[in-house]
Amino acid sequence: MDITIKNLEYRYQARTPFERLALYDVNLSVKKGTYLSIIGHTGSGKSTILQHLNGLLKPTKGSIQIGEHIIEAGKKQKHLKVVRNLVGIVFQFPEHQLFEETVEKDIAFGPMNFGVSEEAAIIKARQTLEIVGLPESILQKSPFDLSGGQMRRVAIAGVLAMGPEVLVLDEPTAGLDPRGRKEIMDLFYRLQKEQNLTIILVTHSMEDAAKYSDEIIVMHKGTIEMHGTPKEIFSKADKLSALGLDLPETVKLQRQLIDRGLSFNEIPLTIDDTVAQIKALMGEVNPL
Ligand SMILES: Nc1ncnc2c1ncn2[C@@H]1O[C@H](COP(=O)(O)OP(=O)(O)OP(=O)(O)O)[C@@H](O)[C@H]1O
Repeated sequence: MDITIKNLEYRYQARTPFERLALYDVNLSVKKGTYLSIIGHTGSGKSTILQHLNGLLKPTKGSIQIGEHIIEAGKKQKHLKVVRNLVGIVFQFPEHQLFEETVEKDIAFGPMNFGVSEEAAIIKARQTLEIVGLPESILQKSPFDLSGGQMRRVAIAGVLAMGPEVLVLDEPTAGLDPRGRKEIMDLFYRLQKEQNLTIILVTHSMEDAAKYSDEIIVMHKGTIEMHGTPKEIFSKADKLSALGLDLPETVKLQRQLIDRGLSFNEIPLTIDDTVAQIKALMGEVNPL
């Protein structure tokens, strides 16, 4: 299921004195199974795009096509329910949306709301709990008795239980410690690879964008300013800097290797390998 955005424009509070143009001239195609990250300065329109992807916001101009379903400005939206089923959104701090008395009921709520039987929804709850790496023993616990990281996973399981084909993630690791962040990011990466899910991630972490994405778009003042692979995007340090963005630490280190004469294809991909190689080349100097 591909996604195509054509000439998308969005104005908050359109036709009021408070009207604000948040997106204009946004054109984007995302092939099924792609991991796309959206980066950009605060206020550049990242969250506004995300909210169009499952129909929370409707375009004031242009269209969004999810598979065969088109959401178009000025037209009655017939497909919203189907689209919301296909596109799961994990908001910042998704655990704030937990509300049921047990973990099992919370995860099963979404599928049941979409007409799945209680029995099938509970089976789904158990399966997704395992996918997010939590033990069955917590199913009958209150979500509010869990740790912050566990609550986050339960909330993510609730989105996965709907069986989405596209996962839209708005800073899904905000507020977690580095280990918790890596675990959650690795989980999404695994889901993309194993289930061929399309992932669309909004992040302020250049490191995550560089590490996980197949493609990156850079938003600036409401439109797409750059679109390419991580290598293409992060090789344009000057342009990124003009857009108020820094390079990921890994890339800064990799550039040191290139300055030492390595070709682009020879540089390692992970920060650990990069640091090791820099140390090997430069003796004991630790660039961190
Ligand atoms: N509810 C709203 N009403 C009016 N203007 C809004 C509203 N939400 C966002 N905006 C404006 O729309 C523009 C895009 O905001 P958006 O939240 O999409 O940016 P963002 O790139 O996600 O920012 P951040 O990184 O801070 O989350 C900004 O100028 C913002 O002030």
